[in-house]
Amino acid sequence: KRTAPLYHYANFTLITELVHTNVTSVQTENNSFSNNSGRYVHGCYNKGTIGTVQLLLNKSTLKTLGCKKRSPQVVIFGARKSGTGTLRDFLSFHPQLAVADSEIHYLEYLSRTKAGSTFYATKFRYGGRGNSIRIRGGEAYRDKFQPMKSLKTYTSLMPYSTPQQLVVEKTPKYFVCKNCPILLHKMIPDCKLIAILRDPVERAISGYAGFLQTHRTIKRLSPSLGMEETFEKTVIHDNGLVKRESPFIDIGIYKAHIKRWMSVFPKAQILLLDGGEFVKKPESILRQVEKFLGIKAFFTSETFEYNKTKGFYCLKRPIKSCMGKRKGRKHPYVSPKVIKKLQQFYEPHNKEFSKFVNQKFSWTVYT
Ligand SMILES: Nc1ncnc2c1ncn2[C@@H]1O[C@H](COP(=O)(O)OS(=O)(=O)O)[C@@H](OP(=O)(O)O)[C@H]1O
Repeated sequence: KRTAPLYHYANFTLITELVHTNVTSVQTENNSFSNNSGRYVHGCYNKGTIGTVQLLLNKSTLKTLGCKKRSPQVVIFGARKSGTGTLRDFLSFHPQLAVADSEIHYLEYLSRTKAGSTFYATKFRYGGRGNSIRIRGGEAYRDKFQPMKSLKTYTSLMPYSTPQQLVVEKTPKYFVCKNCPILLHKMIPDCKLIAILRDPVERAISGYAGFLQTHRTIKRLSPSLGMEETFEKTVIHDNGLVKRESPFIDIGIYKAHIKRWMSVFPKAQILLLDGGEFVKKPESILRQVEKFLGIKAFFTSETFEYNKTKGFYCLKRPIKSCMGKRKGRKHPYVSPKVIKKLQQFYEPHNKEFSKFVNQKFSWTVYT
């Protein structure tokens, strides 16, 4: 028995060979098959624990299931460090969803090309809003963004899906990307959008912890992020003021970013989830997603079990699986004084945001 290499959508690793395995499958009502090897068939893939997925190995099954690449119908666009990875990975077990298993970043890439940027400039300049927006390239390139061509590339980065499935991708960097909403709207105007948002103070600390681990040594800390050897120095000026301009702080001023998405997409197409609630009760958040997407109820409290060692809920069904080491990292020590200062900084922003979207979050309720 030969197995195909793991398939990473965003790395463009192509499976050139479809080989046959002797999976003995039983079709279930959800168009999934199960076998007793701990893997099972989900849409066009043979799925195992979180993060391990292989394209179905039998060509005729792929054909019968109507597997092909389709453009995304759902984009999880942020916010970084709020539970986006866990949300994506849990959702990837829903039979009616085909979820890209790594971040795609295509819109963000597109927004940095002249053609993408210029479309944005064109739209806003000629739409009467734009003198405040200066984008390199300008009018000379205004016709170069070709939505159909870009959509084709975007689609090519998606996982295979069956006609019964919705295609989902998550790239949290889209949240802060200025051009992404308009570029996505031009390509897929009816796309549904999901953002999960966490207490911005915790989010900032988590972001710092993540970068600290990625860059390993203080010497290699990312200068473009203004990273210093402590979290405190990274987000607070010597004069005691919070560094509003620090990316760690800026992401958490949610209204500023959501406003941009809401100025392009109708509110009914955007679902905002509470990251604080997601940690405590994943099934209630996943049910909100199911309702929003109009798909069957699949997640129940039976789907998850609390893992004391991880300090998080893990998947119990259809397969036992926890998020990897990159989620739930140890945070650096941050003094209560600094936390208080950041909470005071965010309080008016959180209130304003909650009012703007007409929604309460666990972290926007103040006593
Ligand atoms: N069930 C479960 N298991 C593990 N981790 C969970 C879970 N639910 C939410 N979270 C929280 O997800 C946080 C990481 O957020 P993201 O996945 O958005 O990070 S990233 O932007 O993709 O790097 C991660 O943040 P840190 O704890 O700061 O690492 C977790 O708090």
